[in-house]
Amino acid sequence: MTTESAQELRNRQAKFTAELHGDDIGSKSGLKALLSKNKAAQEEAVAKYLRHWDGKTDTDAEQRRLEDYNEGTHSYYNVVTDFYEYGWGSSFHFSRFYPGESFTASVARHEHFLAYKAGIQAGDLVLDVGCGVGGPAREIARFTGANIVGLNNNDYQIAKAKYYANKVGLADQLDFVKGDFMNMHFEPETFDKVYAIEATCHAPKLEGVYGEIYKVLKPGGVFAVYEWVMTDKYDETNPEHRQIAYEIELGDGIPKMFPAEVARKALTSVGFEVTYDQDLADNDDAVPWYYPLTGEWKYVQTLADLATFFRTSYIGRKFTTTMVTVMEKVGIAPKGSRDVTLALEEAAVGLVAGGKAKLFTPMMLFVAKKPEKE
Ligand SMILES: CC(C)=CCC[C@@H](C)[C@H]1CC[C@H]2C3=C(CC[C@]12C)[C@@]1(C)CC[C@H](O)C[C@@H]1CC3
Ligand SMILES: C[S@@+](CC[C@H](N)C(=O)[O-])C[C@H]1O[C@@H](n2cnc3c(N)ncnc32)[C@H](O)[C@@H]1O
Repeated sequence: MTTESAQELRNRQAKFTAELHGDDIGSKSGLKALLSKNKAAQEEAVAKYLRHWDGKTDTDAEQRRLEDYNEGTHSYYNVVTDFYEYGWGSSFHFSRFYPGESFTASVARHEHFLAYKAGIQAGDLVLDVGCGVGGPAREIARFTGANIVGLNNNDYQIAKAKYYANKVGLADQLDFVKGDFMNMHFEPETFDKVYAIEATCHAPKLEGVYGEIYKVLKPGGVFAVYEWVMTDKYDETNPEHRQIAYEIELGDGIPKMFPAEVARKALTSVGFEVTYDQDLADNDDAVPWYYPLTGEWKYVQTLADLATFFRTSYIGRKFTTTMVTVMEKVGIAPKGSRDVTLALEEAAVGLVAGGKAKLFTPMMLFVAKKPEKE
């Protein structure tokens, strides 16, 4: 059997993206984009994503998911990006909420805080690892005046990120490039700062992605990350705990959730000095980070958030699943769309359960420094 080279994989993924999403990427988003997909390609993308998710959590099943991390995540984001944009917006991450604070203000504040902790300055060259459709990069570019390169292995998201950057007049400050964060193509010591928001959890091994980040950072450079990890309360041998982690993995396209300790050790093992280490979810916030997925109206902070909250709540999600099921049955929505909403439902359930029990956090903040040269 011949193995595919990295270049062949890139070409195949790019070709598939063109087939699946067409050439008018950007102008359509959310459910409108979903309805304009190539139906056969969408069916294939969903099958590709779901092929490794058979309920098994034994070592062999995990190994298969870890080995297929690139295609697995690529397929996952091919099929969920429209739902994310429809339900959440263009920053694909969680955030803390202060009483009275709107959803969009909270998302932006979370991004500003990371930029502040990384010490990003005007004129810095910054890498955004796993940049999504560029929501955080646009906000951090405006907030700091830095130049940002977004790295992503999903062609559809890159095309969208470029489209949005042009639309808001930030094309001079932002660039978005295709690449696997486990094998970066940048020259060593290129970037002043690197950040990653809820993306490196897709890595099959954290030393791999952190090692690549270390390599492309300049000596004295800083890496700041919001990492998705299981907390110290998590016990892998407890079936209820493992079920929650499995729901998070399946619904969020993650080959394997790692404990916080594994992330901490991985950072130091590749050479970083960890200067800040804090689980931002481990506090007494009156409004929990997972509130939009709970369906508890008492947490909604502003009237402007009602539409978002409806879409993210249990009832809103059921409404979307029913609507998509009907559209799929009558042939308007591509086959497999319903399966995507069901996988996202598992994500929501697992994330809330993990968040409530404090077994999981999406905001383990590490700030790490690459030592100066001797
Ligand atoms: C996958 C990783 C590492 C991060 C993404 C975090 C969040 C932005 C997503 C996690 C679960 C997602 C769901 C939705 C939006 C984006 C997330 C919150 C929906 C609300 C989108 C609309 C669907 O109908 C229901 C989804 C539930 C899960
Ligand atoms: C949850 S999204 C977060 C996106 C962005 N950081 C944000 O907050 O909006 C995770 C991102 O990581 C990217 N990603 C996952 N695996 C990757 C890999 N191996 N190489 C590059 N990017 C990857 C996905 O395509 C997606 O854009």
